[in-house]
Amino acid sequence: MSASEPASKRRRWRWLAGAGGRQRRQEEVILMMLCALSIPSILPFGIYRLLQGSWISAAVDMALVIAMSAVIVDVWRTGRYQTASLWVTIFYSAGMLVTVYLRGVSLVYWVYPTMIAAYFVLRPSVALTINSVSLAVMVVVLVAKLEVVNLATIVVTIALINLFAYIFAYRTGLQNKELHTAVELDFLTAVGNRRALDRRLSEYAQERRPQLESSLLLLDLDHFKLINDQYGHAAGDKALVRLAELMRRHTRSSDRIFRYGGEEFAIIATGAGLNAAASLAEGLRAAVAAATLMEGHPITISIGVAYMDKDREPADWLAQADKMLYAAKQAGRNAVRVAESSYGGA
Ligand SMILES: Nc1nc2c(ncn2[C@@H]2O[C@H](COP(=O)(O)OP(=O)(O)OP(=O)(O)O)[C@@H](O)[C@H]2O)c(=O)[nH]1
Repeated sequence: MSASEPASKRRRWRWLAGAGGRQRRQEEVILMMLCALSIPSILPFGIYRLLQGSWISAAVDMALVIAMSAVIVDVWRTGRYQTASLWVTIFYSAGMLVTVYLRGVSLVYWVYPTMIAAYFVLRPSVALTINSVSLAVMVVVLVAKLEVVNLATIVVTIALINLFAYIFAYRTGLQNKELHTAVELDFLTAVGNRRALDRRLSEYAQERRPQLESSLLLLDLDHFKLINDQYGHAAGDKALVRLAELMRRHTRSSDRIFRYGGEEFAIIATGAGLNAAASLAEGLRAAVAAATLMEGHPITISIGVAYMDKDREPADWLAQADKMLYAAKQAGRNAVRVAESSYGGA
């Protein structure tokens, strides 16, 4: 749920949030919903089998109900859904095969929803693998009980259901990926946008790998308004695109570039302490000053640099880098300022 949603709507869904108000992932909610829906679907049959005295079938049904309840509680509390998704699918498939083995072909209808459900909670290739193994086991279970033509009908329909579900899940996954990339891309310069920067910063804040220190650079074009006023907005756009290209050339592939605002960019210098980030910033400043981002008009940039200290919040890193950027502007522009110590500019 985004921060821009109305407060009343956020309040209504607050009960669904994870520990500490954490927003739940879609996969978590789908897994819990699947388990929750399966309980009322299986429980009446379990009770019926109990009343009939079919103890083994009743035990299988009840074991599924208890396992699904346990998964809901665990995922609700911990938010860990990946291993749970795999176990739910394996457990369900095993339960379905035992049921078909015990009660015969009339129970084969359970195979279809069970196999489809796997594609909701697992990667398509994993779901297809588990379902293929289940189908092979089921053929072994049924081969002596059915005429070949009936068995073939079951196998072909199950195979088709899997094929269609696989194609659908794979295509949806690709579309999601494309959407995700588009949503986080700045359409003018093709670097990450502000949303991508926010996500990367909060991911970094949560990573616990102290050997991977990083720094944040905030860059702003100097007197850009003059360029727009004098040469027009289209020429200003071209200068922004050229600046983004220059930044790509002067950074490592592990560094991340973002457009933070109109004529302001951010770079996450991965693996760079403050000294390395200061050198990078100075190199960039000098490269921009020497480059021709616009014919007939020299363009310069100012840069503020901050260390991404894990004891502080992403908002602090941004505020510190912004403060340094302001200091660089105050120092006359075409300059670099680094948090805690002044760094030479022009
Ligand atoms: N061409 C173009 N201009 C933009 C874009 N986004 C913001 N701007 C312009 O960038 C200019 C920013 O102006 P200011 O904030 O006054 O900053 P400045 O003129 O660069 O001055 P200093 O930052 O103080 O050096 C404004 O004229 C905006 O219209 C964009 O996508 N394309």
